[in-house]
Amino acid sequence: MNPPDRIPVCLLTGFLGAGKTTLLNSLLKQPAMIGTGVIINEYGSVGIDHHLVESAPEDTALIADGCICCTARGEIAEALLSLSQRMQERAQTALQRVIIETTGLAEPWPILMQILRTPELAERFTFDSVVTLVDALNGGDTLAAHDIAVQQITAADRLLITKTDLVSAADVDALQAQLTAMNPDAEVSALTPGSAQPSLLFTGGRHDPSSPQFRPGALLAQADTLRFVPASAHSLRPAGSPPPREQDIQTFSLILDQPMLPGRFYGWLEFLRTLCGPTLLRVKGIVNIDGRPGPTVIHGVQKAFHMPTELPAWPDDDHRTRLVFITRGYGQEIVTDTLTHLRACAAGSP
Ligand SMILES: Nc1nc2c(ncn2[C@@H]2O[C@H](COP(=O)(O)OP(=O)(O)OP(=O)(O)O)[C@@H](O)[C@H]2O)c(=O)[nH]1
Repeated sequence: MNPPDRIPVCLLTGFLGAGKTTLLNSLLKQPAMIGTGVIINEYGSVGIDHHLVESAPEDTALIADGCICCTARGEIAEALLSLSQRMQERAQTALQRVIIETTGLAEPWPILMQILRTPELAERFTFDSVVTLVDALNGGDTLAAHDIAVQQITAADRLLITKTDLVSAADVDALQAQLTAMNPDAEVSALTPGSAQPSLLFTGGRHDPSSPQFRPGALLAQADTLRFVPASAHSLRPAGSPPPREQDIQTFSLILDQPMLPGRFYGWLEFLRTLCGPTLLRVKGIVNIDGRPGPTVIHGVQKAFHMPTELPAWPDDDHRTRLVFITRGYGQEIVTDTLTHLRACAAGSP
């Protein structure tokens, strides 16, 4: 393919629960996004994200069970090429752009390097931008505790602050200033829910040496060094606090066969949140609430549980409750122990 014909790829990243899928869904509804292929990576062995992204299934590729940067390297190439093939076969909509939604724990660099340095990919695709979402409610705590979140910020071309409706304007300004200090090359914007435009994700070829928009000296020039910058270089962590240990992060999934009584289920979630505190990094899933026609989608992000939403219908014949947990340090034991109680409640026992 000639350079102008190559398909631009955007890497959409951001720490756990920052709002990547929400932003993606709002953008994919817009006519300007027709012809967009989506690659989703899920952290956890029970796939949920592909049920929550609202693009047509044939335009979506799922890389399940792992972190895109450490376990799925070979699969990105496969997913990109297969998306391109599938959309070529449907003559009416050619593949025009690709968005890769990473897991919240992905380090962007290995993914970028794969796209830039794999000849089969470089021939057909051009890497366009890294867009990192930062959750205004949890952003400060996350940056202080998680090296990966810092790497996602330093690798970004564009930083978008989400959940601005949940904090004060002063908090948004302070986060914006912090992000600008961490990555002066990136554009930083605060999003109001539902206001995002497709142009936010694609910059127009700043990383393509053949493009007039190419910015040498920015991301490409730092490609071999940036990922080794330790988070501590940004002095975000309070003095004397222990270094973060990303390896403490565990993920596990629960599948529950029986419908849940709403009061008991939400009571259990609240109980978990109180017991685990910030070690409960992420909970998400689809829940079979007794008496409801479709699944209820629940999202917990560190200290917050967002308002559950109900899907009009189950995506397939599997109506079981499926929950993915991501915890840090501990948490699994509490979930497992309290689950025994939940199961007894769901079965009608006292
Ligand atoms: N109030 C509010 N809630 C938001 C906003 N953006 C996302 N959320 C909520 O935050 C929760 C997590 O959003 P997701 O889009 O699933 O986040 P994600 O980054 O895709 O999550 P992971 O893939 O698990 O890392 C959901 O309940 C969303 O409805 C926002 O701007 N305002």
